[in-house]
Amino acid sequence: MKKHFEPVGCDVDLATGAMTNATGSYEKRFGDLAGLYGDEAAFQRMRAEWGDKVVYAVSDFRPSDRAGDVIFGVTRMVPGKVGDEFFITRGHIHQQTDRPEIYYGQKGKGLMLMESPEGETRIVEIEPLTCCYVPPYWIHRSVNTGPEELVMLFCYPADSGQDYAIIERSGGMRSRILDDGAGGWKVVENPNWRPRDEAALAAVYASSKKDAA
Ligand SMILES: O=P(O)(O)OC[C@H]1O[C@](O)(CO)[C@@H](O)[C@@H]1O
Ligand SMILES: [Fe+2]
Repeated sequence: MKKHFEPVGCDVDLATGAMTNATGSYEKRFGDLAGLYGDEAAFQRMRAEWGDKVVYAVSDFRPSDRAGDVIFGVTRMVPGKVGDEFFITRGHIHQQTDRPEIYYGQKGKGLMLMESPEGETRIVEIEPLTCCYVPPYWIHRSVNTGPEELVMLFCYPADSGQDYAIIERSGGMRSRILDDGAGGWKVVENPNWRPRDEAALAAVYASSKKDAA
């Protein structure tokens, strides 16, 4: 008889962002996120107090890395800002660039910042019960724009992988999300952003399956 994977139910603890039956987890601390924010001086000033504190934590369930399977999990982001810029995740495009993702807001307030390979920006605001679709090929980064923790479920094809270097090569994402001083957020252009050239775009759209990073 064919051996099947066992079905599983995972309970999310909204207070901690933990998920039962997770197969893995990791935390990103403030000190791990050097170079991500626009205001480097503010980042250095915060380092003494924030260096070891967790900015975001991820628990996930990975049954396999087979095409057709899925990985899902929970991201918990604490609230905060570096200068005027709200706390962010590193952000990535999927290693298999045509793989999509969905996020489902569970607690707090934030947004998904997305950038196409050609440099267009799109934003989807996320609050509890918002389901956000990140289509194939879009670079994506989560931003906590609220005063409390942002907790979101995510799900993506199991063979997607993550490529973080695409953002570094362009000097960051094109848009940054700043406090607008009136309880909301605003988008500002990152002056260090460099467009991807034709060769870089061709690499993003190359149809062959790329090796995992
Ligand atoms: O991988 P990053 O960009 O640090 O952000 C973490 C988030 O993205 C994911 O890698 C999913 O694509 C999750 O682990 C989590 O939602
Ligand atoms: Fe992703």
